[in-house]
Amino acid sequence: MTGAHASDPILAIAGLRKSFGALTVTDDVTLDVAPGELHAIIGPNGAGKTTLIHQISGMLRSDRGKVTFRGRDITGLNMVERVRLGLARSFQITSILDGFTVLENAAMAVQARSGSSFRFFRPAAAERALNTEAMAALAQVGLEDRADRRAGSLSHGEKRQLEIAIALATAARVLLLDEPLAGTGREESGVLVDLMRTLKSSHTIVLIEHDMEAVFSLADRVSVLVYGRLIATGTPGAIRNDPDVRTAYLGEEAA
Ligand SMILES: Nc1ncnc2c1ncn2[C@@H]1O[C@H](COP(=O)(O)OP(=O)(O)OP(=O)(O)O)[C@@H](O)[C@H]1O
Repeated sequence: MTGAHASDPILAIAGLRKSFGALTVTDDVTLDVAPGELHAIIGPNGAGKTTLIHQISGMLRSDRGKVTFRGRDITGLNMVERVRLGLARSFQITSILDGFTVLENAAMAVQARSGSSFRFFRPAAAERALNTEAMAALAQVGLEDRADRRAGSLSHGEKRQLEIAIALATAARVLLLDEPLAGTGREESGVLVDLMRTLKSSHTIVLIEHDMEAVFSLADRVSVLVYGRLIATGTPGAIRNDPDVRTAYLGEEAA
């Protein structure tokens, strides 16, 4: 995407840090995400990527640093408050409620945003308005024909699609996607990569992903996290050729 970097960031994180006991997992992480950008965060196992997403989404409180979303300091807000402002994380696969239908799972996300309650145990499917919005989110990810199926009966790849639908159902402006391709087969990951490519035109996306082929084909910019610190941010081409990145990460992958 050209020109995006010149505009004000939709999401800015500055000096974020998180420690668990003596282990500092993210350390002084600063990065900007431009409106409409797909910004990938890559790094070796245990680098702190998921922790960083938790800090951005509000699931974890940071020890230090600031998160600004659409010009507003949201550092003190919890996850539900951030979702209502339009910052949504794709929930982990385990948070899909297998016993509910695909539609009910999406409808509960609509309900979470609309603010009446965040009670996952109450089936929201009775509400027509919720269902209409939930169906729209399912249609965006190509799951509308699965709406009445139990979520537990979906294939692994379809569950990943449902996670994205759940994030979309919150009417998010920015989607935080944590390893959407993990555990998927070639065909399933192809569907998800196509889906992310489509979502790029309507959403700003922060993507954590180990699949480098997907990252380099989708991302506008890539940031590299190693031992909790960002060592580089740049275009896919610049990152691929960065000697420090190759030593710290990509070289290791190729080895
Ligand atoms: N709640 C916690 N308590 C203690 N340590 C934690 C906690 N959460 C994460 N860690 C540790 O923080 C480090 C970074 O974990 P994190 O999951 O953020 O890394 P990651 O980059 O997402 O890794 P992966 O690519 O393997 O998913 C790991 O050493 C992990 O064991």
